[in-house]
Amino acid sequence: KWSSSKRQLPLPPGPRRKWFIGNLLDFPTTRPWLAFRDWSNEHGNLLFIDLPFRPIIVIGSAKVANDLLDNRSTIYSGRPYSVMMELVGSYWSFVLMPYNSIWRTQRRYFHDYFSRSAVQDYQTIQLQETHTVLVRMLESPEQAQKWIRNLPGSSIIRVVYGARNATQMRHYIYLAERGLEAARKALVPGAFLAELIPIMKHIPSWLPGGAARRFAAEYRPIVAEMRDRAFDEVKEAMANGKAVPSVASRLIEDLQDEAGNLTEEADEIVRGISAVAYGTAADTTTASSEAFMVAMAMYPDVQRRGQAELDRIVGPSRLPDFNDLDSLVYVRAIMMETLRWMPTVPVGVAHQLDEDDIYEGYHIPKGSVVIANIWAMLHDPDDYPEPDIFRPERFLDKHGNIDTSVRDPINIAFGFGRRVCAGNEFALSVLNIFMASMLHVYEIKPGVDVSGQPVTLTSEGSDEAISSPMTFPRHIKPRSPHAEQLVREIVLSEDFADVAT
Ligand code: HEM
Repeated sequence: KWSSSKRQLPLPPGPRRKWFIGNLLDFPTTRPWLAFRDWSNEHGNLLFIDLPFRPIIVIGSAKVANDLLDNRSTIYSGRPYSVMMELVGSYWSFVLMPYNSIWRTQRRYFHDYFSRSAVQDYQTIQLQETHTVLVRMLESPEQAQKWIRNLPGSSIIRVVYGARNATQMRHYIYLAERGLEAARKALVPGAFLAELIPIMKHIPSWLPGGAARRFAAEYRPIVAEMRDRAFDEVKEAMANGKAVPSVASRLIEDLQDEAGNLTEEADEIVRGISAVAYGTAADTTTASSEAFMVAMAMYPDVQRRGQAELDRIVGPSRLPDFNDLDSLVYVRAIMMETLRWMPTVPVGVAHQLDEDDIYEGYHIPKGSVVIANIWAMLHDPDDYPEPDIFRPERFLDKHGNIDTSVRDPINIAFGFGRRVCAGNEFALSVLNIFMASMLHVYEIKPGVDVSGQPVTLTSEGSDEAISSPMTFPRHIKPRSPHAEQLVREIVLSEDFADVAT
């Protein structure tokens, strides 16, 4: 209930509202992070956007995000109910769940397998999969984007389901991409009117305005198969005594009773948690890996400085491994700058405020949808001067160490508070080893497209909830005969033959 004192306080400022429909017609339908940024420049970093049925708060600065989403996380950790996600049948995913005990239990299980220390167990897989990408790049550099896409996908599939068979792997990757496509398209604020005006979901798919139902009909079977296919195969393999140890198999063992049976409820939980990891890891991490490739091609001096560091620390006779990463400070700064320069989850995942709140004299109503404009925070010129330029040096002090007085983009790019990305350690680990390995052996340039025209690259991302680079470099070649030799030797190593993608 609103106390009378809260009621008297003004709502935060925002674009002018119209009677009844509020800001419905002003609401941006493409790249909302840009319109939100412009509104913030005009009205401030706590914006109120008035929509019928659900008020929206947009946070435009890291400070406000820390004050509210981090420091008041007990009330800012809900998720707004999504009609579209219900229509496609995604509510088994704890990413979407309200802040309640079911979410808490599942998030805790997830954490057991994806905390910083747990993720160290997956380094071997991540390194092998990175090496596979290096080899494929040599064989068919024109398919570089596909190989990069496979890297987080096949790493997470091996970690979660233990699968190594090429046919399975291809199908699982396909399912994860298509399954997540539903969320990418539906979760951009403003993408579907049904999300803003819930009654629209009842419009049959063949009527104008029935886009939501048509969308659901297409994606529902894919989302279901994404959750169940790989998991059922793990269960079957376990029953036959052939399972490769994996997150799914360990979770099953954890939750089954002494007779080896899973209750229906436990089965749902384990299935859901496994699919959350599998479904969220690939696209987000792929988009950042691609952004890195674009940055390296656009900023050759940065690329050379990264390579000089690798020459110094790793040298020409071997590939980098996880033990090198702490010494590769410039490569780390490149990773930080990649996450900042091209944020791949530009407006985060919306939170919901579960109680009335007061901030700097404004009343923020209970039930508000709270959007963190991550893109704007990472392009805030006060924290990051000349934000459109890719410059890893901004994170280094005069001794070449990471300058802790500069705001760390990792604390923004992965979201906030209790809802902060649950896979951030997995993502950072795979990104870091991938970036070091690529730089060590390859030279990346814009190159020419299939018709022989020079490629023009841009830092602009696609207009989706997970935003990928719009362009991709075409010239990816070994940077020396030594480097090429190192890649060729991978094929001869024992591990390689096993790894099928
Ligand atoms: C560069 C890669 C990634 C980026 C930029 C990213 C970013 C994000 C962001 C912004 C959120 C929303 C946080 C919030 O609500 O404030 C999120 C949530 C989440 N991410 Fe990631 N993520 C990445 C990779 C991953 C990976 C690899 C996994 C799984 C292994 C993962 C699993 C999750 C999960 C489970 C949530 C939901 C947490 C919850 O609702 O409690 N993410 N991520």
